[in-house]
Amino acid sequence: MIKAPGRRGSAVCCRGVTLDVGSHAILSDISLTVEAGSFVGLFGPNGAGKTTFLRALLGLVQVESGDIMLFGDAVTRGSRSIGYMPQSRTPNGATLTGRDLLASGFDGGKWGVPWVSRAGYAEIEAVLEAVDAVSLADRRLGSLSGGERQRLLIAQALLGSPRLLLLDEPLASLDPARMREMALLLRDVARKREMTVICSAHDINPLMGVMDTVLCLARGQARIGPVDEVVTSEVLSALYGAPVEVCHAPSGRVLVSADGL
Ligand SMILES: Nc1ncnc2c1ncn2[C@@H]1O[C@H](COP(=O)(O)OP(=O)(O)OP(=O)(O)O)[C@@H](O)[C@H]1O
Repeated sequence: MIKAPGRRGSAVCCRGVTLDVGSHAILSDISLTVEAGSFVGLFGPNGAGKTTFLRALLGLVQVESGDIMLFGDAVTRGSRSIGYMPQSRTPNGATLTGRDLLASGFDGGKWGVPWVSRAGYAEIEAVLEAVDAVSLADRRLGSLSGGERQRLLIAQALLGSPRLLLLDEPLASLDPARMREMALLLRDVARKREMTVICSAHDINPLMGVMDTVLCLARGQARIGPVDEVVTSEVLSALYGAPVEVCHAPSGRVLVSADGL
């Protein structure tokens, strides 16, 4: 069930949205609402348009038709109310420390050099603490593991205290235990900061019990709803246009299996 577009209490409201990349539509006439304060898992096959959708929320991809509202306002580029962790995230300068990386998010002033006020330094400490990365912050990025670096990049996305946090595959390249650890960390940070989160992923399991809503994109269409409504054999088969089997283990884990996808 695609929720009827609403305007109140929504973090994201898409109405009849079509997104084109190149000459073809990636998403066609989608309408959905993400309630403020929810934690949304964003899924779909490779190339379904997850990154494109997130970039449209940032105003980086033009909407071909329809409209997108964020907290009741039209999308604008560079909105301070959105934090973003992109998918391609090899930070430039492996010799930079995490603290340098975070400081680089502040205005350059007239010399183009990051200038960080006392309040800015306090904010850097607060986001480092939020993701439990204070002890990593003075190490060079090149010396950190993928998971440690990801924590610092999430800290960077938290600068400015966004109301909406967009995370493009923050669990990628983590081992299963670290994936779960990261998912729980994101849930705690989101709750404490009262943020709405949209987090793309390929594996549903690390986000079970963390996300309250699933948004699945496939074949140009979108389906949004609670986990147990969307992650079913029937719904996913219809969305993917091929048989998809969803099995629930007693542990709560979900096995999604599909032939030829
Ligand atoms: N700049 C671009 N020029 C041309 N095609 C693009 C461009 N950006 C994305 N695409 C195409 O748009 C489609 C959607 O890409 P997108 O990255 O949004 O998918 P995705 O669901 O995030 O995929 P993945 O799970 O592999 O990261 C893909 O077919 C991709 O090749």
